Parts: sequence; structure tokens; C-alpha cells
Amino acid sequence: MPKSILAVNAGSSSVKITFYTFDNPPRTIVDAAISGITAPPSTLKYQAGGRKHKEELKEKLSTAQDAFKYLLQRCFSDPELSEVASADDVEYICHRVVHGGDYRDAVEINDETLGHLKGLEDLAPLHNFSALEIVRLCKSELPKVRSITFFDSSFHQTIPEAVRTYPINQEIAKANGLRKYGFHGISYSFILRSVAQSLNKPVEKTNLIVMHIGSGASICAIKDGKSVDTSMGLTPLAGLPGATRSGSIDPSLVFHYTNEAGKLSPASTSEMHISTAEDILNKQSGWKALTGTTDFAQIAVPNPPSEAHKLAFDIFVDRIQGYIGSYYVKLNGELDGVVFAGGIGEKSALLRRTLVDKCQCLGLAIDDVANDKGPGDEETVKDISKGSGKGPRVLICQTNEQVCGLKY
Ligand SMILES: Nc1ncnc2c1ncn2[C@@H]1O[C@H](COP(=O)(O)OP(=O)(O)O)[C@@H](O)[C@H]1O
Ligand SMILES: CC(=O)OP(=O)(O)O
Ligand SMILES: [Mg+2]
Repeated sequence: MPKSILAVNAGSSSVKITFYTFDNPPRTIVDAAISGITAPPSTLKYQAGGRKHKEELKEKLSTAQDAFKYLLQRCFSDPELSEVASADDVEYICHRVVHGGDYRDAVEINDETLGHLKGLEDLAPLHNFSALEIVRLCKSELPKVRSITFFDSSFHQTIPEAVRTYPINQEIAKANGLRKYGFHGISYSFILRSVAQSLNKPVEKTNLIVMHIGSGASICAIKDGKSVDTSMGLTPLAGLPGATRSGSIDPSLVFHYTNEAGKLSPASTSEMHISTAEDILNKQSGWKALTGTTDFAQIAVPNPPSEAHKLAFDIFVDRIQGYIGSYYVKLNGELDGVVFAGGIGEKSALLRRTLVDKCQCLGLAIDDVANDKGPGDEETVKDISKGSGKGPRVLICQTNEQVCGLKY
């Protein structure tokens, strides 16, 4: 029997895996995901053929590796999944790795590339360590299967120098690789292709503002099919706030927050060197710090349970609105569409409605019925614009960070 390809997406609050056939285009054999790792109980979603299943898990899965092991076992032990019964049925594993440094393309894992990626672990503290733990697990437990890593940062290699350069000492910046990298690029690349196709435009002539907003949130300006700016920076902390991340703040805040800020955090291990400040801004800020929950579904409601929930919603809207305005100008007003994607972007009709209302002056308008309904299960791109006028389209794209790796 021909072997399969396994794609793994370790996000900051979820792990999603998909097994594909080697067909062209690849056929999905099974899709399985665990979400809510940072807000237990975790939820399992499992879809194989016509079978769909969702359940709250009793098991405590507190790390991405635990979630990955659980998902793999679940697929291998499914008696109805003869195509993927064990590691012998897998030829390649494609891993989403958030920070790829200067890598422009995917790389196969060997001692040299793994060593190089280990050097980048500190630059994406909520992601690279977990993803590489899964890579290491695959190397030891599925030693015959080849692992390929695909990077979120690759898509943003087209960002112009003046945008990616921080105004600091350039010798130090170059020696230490201190520049804007940008992330969620695997998702942006999938969204770009899917939206261009749905608008009937060639990718290289498509101009978009895309929001990938989930536990980690970013926004990207795409001009002629290329990333020209994005809100995340050297690390995924910059830009928009997220479930546990502050997003951009005045860097001096770090020095005033606590005089311990420069010290290594207790969470640091000999493998990761995270300061207390990084720990606080990455893991103890965002919605969690403001409201106590990391679940935006509890925040984006018409009657928020507290003032703090309302404030969290308003902060998010304010920051996104600022980027949309800035990117609209950077794209010279030549915009085909504004796209909502990621867990929040795809599911929160309230956030979409609020933002589009605030951006009316750019010609954006939303159809309430289409917006409230959202996309159907099989609908990758849904147009929720009002009327068929000339303004930029407002779209929802159900992104897929697994399949994208296969098409790079
Ligand atoms: N109906 C909803 N309204 C608002 N937010 C939602 C809704 N459903 C899920 N979310 C949020 O989506 C986020 C997860 O997004 P996702 O992109 O899947 O995760 P990750 O960032 O881990 O990859 C969580 O914060 C979750 O609360
Ligand atoms: C880069 C990033 O923040 O990813 P995620 O949204 O999956 O946490
Ligand atoms: Mg994600």
C-alpha cells in the first residue's frame, strides 16, 4: 500500500495533525486536533471520511508533545483507518515550525539543521521548543520516517529592508539576526492562494490585508502576491495582543514592571533562556491577564460578563483597526480584499462586524446575514461583503496550515 504524509501544526494553544495520501492533489485521510491546551479541559476534534467527532478530553494534556502523542495513537488505533495503522504507513512528517530564521524554504531534519533550529528556540518561546520537541520525538520513536520542517517566517522574506530593519546598531543587529521576521506565513500563503482563486485573480496581482487571529494574532499586508509588512517581528510577541501575549508595548515598560525583569525566569531550563520579562509578556499577559480566560469566545459576546472582558475586546479591535489603516495606506488604497482567518477571525461574527463598521471609511461593508452564518464546513473562502459594489471584498478564509506545507 502507498505510504502517507503526516502534517503537524503545533500552535500556542493547539496541536493539529493531518494524514494525507500521495495523490495529486493529496487526499485527506484523517484530520485530528486538540485545542484548548492552555485552557483545560482540552477538546478533541476528529474527522475521517464521513465520520466526525468532537469531545472534551478527561486526560490532562499539558504539553504539545503529550497532545501529539495522544493524536497519533488515536489515529493509529482507529480500526476503520487501515491506511494509517502504524509508523510503517508514514513516509514523511511535515512539521510547522514558527521561526525559521533566514531559511527561505523547507528543510529536511538532520543533525545539522536540527542544531541550527535549536539556536532559534528562544526567539519563539511559545512555539519552536514545542515543535522541536515533537520533531525529536518523531526522530526517536519513528526513526525510519523523514521529517521536513516548514517555516512560518519564510513567506515574509519579501518584506522590504526599511520595514524589516530595527533602527539600532546595525553591526549588532546583523551579528545577532535582530530584524523583523514575521510569522503565520504558512497560513498566509494558503489564504493568498485560496482567496486569489476565489476572486479569479492571478496570485501575483492580488493585494490583500489578511488577519490571522487566534491564540496568537497577526496581520499581513500583501502586495502583488508578496508580503510587504506584518505585525509580528523578531519574535511572535510583537504587534497584536493574543491569548497570553501583550503584543507591542513601549519597550521601556519592561524596566518599570519589575526590577527582576532582566533575570532568567523560573520557567527557564538549560534548554531555553527566557527572562522573567519575556515570560510575563509572552505567557502572563493578553486576555489571560485582563480577564482570567484565554478563550476569546468568552470575550467576544454581546453582553460581556465584566468590564474587563469588554476592555479586552475593545483593545483588540483598536489595535487591529490601527494596522488596517496603516496597511491600507501602504497598499496605496489598491486593495482587493480584507480577510479574516484563524480561530477568532473565522468564528467571531461580532469581532468582524465591529471591525468592518470601524473601517467603513475605507469602503468596507458587511452583509449581516452572511457574516452571522459564517462559512460552511467545506467552504474555504466565504465572501461576506455587502452588495457587489466596487469596494474591497470582506472575506472569511478557513485557513489550513497543514496542507500548505505539501504545496511549497
Ligand atoms: N466562537 C468563537 N468566538 C471567538 N473566539 C473563538 C471562537 N471559537 C474559538 N475561538 C478562539 O480561537 C482561538 C484559537 O485559535 P486557533 O487559531 O485555532 O489557535 P492557535 O492559535 O493555537 O493555532 C482561541 O482563543 C479560541 O477561544
Ligand atoms: C506564530 C503564532 O503565534 O502562532 P499560533 O497562532 O499558532 O500560536
Ligand atoms: Mg495557529
